[in-house]
Amino acid sequence: MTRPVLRDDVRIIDTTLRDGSHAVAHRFTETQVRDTVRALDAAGVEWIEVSHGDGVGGSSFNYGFSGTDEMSLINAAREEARRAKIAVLLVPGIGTVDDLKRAHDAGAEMVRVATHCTEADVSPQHFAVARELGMETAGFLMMAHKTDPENLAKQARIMVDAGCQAPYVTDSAGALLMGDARARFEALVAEVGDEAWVGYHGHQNMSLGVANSVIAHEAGVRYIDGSLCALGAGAGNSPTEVLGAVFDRLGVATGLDAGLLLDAAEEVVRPYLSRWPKMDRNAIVQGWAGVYSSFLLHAERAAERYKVPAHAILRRCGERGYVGGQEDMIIDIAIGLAEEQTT
Ligand SMILES: C[C@H](O)CC(=O)C(=O)O
Ligand SMILES: [Mn+2]
Repeated sequence: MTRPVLRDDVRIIDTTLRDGSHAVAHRFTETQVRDTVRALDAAGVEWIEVSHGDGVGGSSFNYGFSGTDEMSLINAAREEARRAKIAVLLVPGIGTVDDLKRAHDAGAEMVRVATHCTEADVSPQHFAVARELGMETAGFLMMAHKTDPENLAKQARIMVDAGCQAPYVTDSAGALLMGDARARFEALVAEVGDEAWVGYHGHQNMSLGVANSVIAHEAGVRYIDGSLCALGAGAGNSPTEVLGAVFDRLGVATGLDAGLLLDAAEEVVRPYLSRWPKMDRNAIVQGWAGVYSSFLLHAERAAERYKVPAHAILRRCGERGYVGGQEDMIIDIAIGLAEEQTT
C-alpha cells in the first residue's frame, strides 16, 4: 500500500459541495458548484468533494432527491477546476460499484468509502475497484464516538489492508470531546501510520471541530476536512476558512491562501445560502446525545409534520443508538412522541 504524496503538513479536503449538500437539502445548482469550485481552486484547495450528501447514489426518496443529477455536478466541478481534483463519497449499500465507475467517468479521482465505525468489512470491494480505476482512496469510519479507540484502529486496519490510503476518524455526530478525539487519532496513527495517512472529519455540533482539527494535526493526522461557511449536516463541518486562518497562525503548512478562503466563504458561498448551519438546540443535542448529523433535516421535517419538538426526536435517536441508514426510524419516533402527547 502506498500513501499519497503530501506537499504540506496537512491537507485540507473541502466538503462544502458534499456534506454541505445535506444543509441545502441536496439542491446545489451547477452554477453554485462551478462558482464554489473556482473559488476553492484559486485558494489552493487540492481536493474538493462533490456528491449527494449521502454519497453517490444517494438521490432517493429515503435520503432526498438531488435537485441536479450529481454526475452532472461532478463533471461541472471537474471542468471548472484548474489544479484541484474532485473527490466523491460512497456509502456501500447507498452507492454501488457502478455509481463509483460513473463518478470516475465524470471526473472523480478520489473516493471516500464511508461505513459505520464497526463495519469496515463492507468496504473492501469498493476500495479494490477504486484502486483498479487508479483512484486515490480514503475511508470514513462514521460515528467514531460509538466505538473505542482500539477497535476503531482495528477497523482502520481492515480498510487499509483493502486498499484504503487514508482511514478517517469521522465524528459524524460532532460528539467527540478533545481527549476522546486525541485517543482515536493516536490509535489510528499507531496502527496504520506507517502505511497510510490518517484523516479527521468533524462536525460543529458542540463547536469542537476546529479545536479537534488542531489536536488531529498534533497527533499526526494529515487529512483534515472542512466546509466553507461550515456548510454541512447538523451545525455543519469545521469551517474551511477558519481552518485556513488557524493553521496559518500556527505556522502549519496547508498550501492554502487563507485570505482567498475568506473571500470564497463570504463572497461566493454565503450569498447563495438560504439556511446557515447553526449551533441551535437541535444541533447541540446531536453532539450532546451522539446523533448522526444528517438526521437534522429529517427530524425537523418530521417535527413539523407530527407537531412534536425536533430536539425531542433527536434525543430519542441518541437514546436508541440509531446510526446512518436508519432515517426511517425518525418518523417512527415522531409518531410515538405525538401519541405520548395525546395520552
Ligand atoms: C454519509 C455521511 O454524511 C458521511 C459524513 O459526512 C459523516 O458521517 O459525517
Ligand atoms: Mn459529515
